[in-house]
Amino acid sequence: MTATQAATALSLHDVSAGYGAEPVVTHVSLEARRGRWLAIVGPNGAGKSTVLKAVAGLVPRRGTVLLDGTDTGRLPRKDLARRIGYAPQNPALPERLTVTDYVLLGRAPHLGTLARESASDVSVVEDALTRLDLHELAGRRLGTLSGGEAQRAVLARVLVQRTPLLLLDEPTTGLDIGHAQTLLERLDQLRREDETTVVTTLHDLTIAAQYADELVLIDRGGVVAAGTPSQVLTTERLREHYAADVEVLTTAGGNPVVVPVRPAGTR
Ligand SMILES: Nc1ncnc2c1ncn2[C@@H]1O[C@H](COP(=O)(O)OP(=O)(O)OP(=O)(O)O)[C@@H](O)[C@H]1O
Repeated sequence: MTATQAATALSLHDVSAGYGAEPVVTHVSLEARRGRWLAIVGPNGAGKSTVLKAVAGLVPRRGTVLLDGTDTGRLPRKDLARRIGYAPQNPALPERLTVTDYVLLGRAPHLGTLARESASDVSVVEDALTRLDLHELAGRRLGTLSGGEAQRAVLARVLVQRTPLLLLDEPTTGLDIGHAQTLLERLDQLRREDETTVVTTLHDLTIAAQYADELVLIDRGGVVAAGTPSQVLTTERLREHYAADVEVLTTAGGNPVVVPVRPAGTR
């Protein structure tokens, strides 16, 4: 099967979701294809995180979320945890737990009732610690980590779930440019090797354009554009939805680069 023919892994049909009586995202429909990377972008407060939470079943929602054609509303919680790995933007971390023990918790959906982790669980954890450059921090308590180190521990925990779909809310928040690039490259490798479908929110539009096959732009709770990065990232659209003055340049490889520009005469 060629990349353009990849099967639909995740689809949302007319999804509305929120936290109280009024939904904060409304009538959202989108698709992510198996083994591809979809980035949800949009201004602050647009509803990006809420869409991810709606897919993960963490907020009340209406509409349909299909995972490989199965309505997730019908899946028991443990099945959902074996199929969807979700890493929130700012998770509350148990401060006294070590990195290794915390990451090991990600294996819980694969253990039986009261079952202890097996050698294979430990080896999956070892692999995630290596992938995320966490070995030296393995014995440290979470409460002693820097923001970027903690973020990597959160991602390691979600990776060990070994789910076919990853929902990652701003996975590079707090990471320096090197760790951010390493993380995104490793995610991309996982995507290619295991056909993992990756859905991330990303604020950095240039980074989103480099890694994602498709972008969905959300504003005020609704989808306002979807397509390849070059189709979605236009100067006019970014002005309209972000109130930003930008130029969209193109790299030699054809990727859009979004550069903020200051109004003439301000410098
Ligand atoms: N727990 C909550 N209770 C009530 N309202 C919430 C809650 N979480 C988010 N909201 C509101 O829902 C709307 C969408 O928030 P969401 O976090 O989905 O936006 P976002 O696009 O991810 O924003 P950002 O880019 O700032 O992270 C916002 O108006 C926000 O204030």
